[in-house]
Amino acid sequence: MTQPTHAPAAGVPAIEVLSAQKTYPNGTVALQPVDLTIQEGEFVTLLGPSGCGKSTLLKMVAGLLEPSDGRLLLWRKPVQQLHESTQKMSFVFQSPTLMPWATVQANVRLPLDLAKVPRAEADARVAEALELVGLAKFANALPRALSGGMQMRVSIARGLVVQPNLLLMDEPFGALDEITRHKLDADLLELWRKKKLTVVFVTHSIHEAVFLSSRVVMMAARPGRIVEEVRIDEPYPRSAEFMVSSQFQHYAKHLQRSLLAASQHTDEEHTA
Ligand SMILES: Nc1ncnc2c1ncn2[C@@H]1O[C@H](COP(=O)(O)OP(=O)(O)OP(=O)(O)O)[C@@H](O)[C@H]1O
Repeated sequence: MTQPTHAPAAGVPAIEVLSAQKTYPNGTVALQPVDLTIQEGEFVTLLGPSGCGKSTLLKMVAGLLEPSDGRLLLWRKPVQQLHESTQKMSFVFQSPTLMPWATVQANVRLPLDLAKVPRAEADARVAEALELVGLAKFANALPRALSGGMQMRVSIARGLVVQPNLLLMDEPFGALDEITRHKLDADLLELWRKKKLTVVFVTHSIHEAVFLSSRVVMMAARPGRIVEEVRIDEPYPRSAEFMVSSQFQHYAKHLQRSLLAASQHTDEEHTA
């Protein structure tokens, strides 16, 4: 039996957001200066009302967007220098964005093909990634033959195939039904533990945030900012039982109030 464990204690910072701020070229201040440190092995969720800058923050961590001011470090180095280190990052988007004409296997192999990884090694890594997401039997299927949940698993396998230490996920299960979403949440937690990943996960769902996270970062909008950080100090593995426990309700209630306050702030400022 797996021993219940708490999230890894503070150690090496995987991510340091240092007074990072973002103003888009049209003048929208998407993020006020934000400070956030995420330790290696944490599962951190960004939660907050629409437009509070969750995706903007995640994309800056990924190096997909430049901050207008401030700095972002991954393992103590600027994001742009990540390719020089042994650490690797993957980004999983909300939509699976698969190539419809290519098999599941070919879709998952894409990052390795782009990195010119030799075919035999690439195929072995694709097989491992498909095994991890429970799709080994569908290697030769085309995306259209798969359900929405399975397509999302392919997208996650494509993220895992580069053997990342850091997984950035922008509302990956937002478009799925509740049951599929919960199944994928549970599988993701398993992967996080097994592969000792650091995960930053964006969601609108309080329940998903409480179930998954070792820490929830609550944000508010206009301008986007961090308003609260809540540690979910509950042991892993977390089962479906956890979701009906009084501790779960306690965290969910707290975050519900906090989200309401963050949204009211946003609305008042928006209508002012
Ligand atoms: N390319 C862009 N140009 C101008 N403004 C943008 C751009 N991308 C996002 N914004 C604005 O920046 C703010 C933050 O957007 P962002 O997508 O980061 O928020 P979010 O919290 O992820 O929202 P949602 O939950 O709706 O996905 C919003 O006001 C949004 O309209």
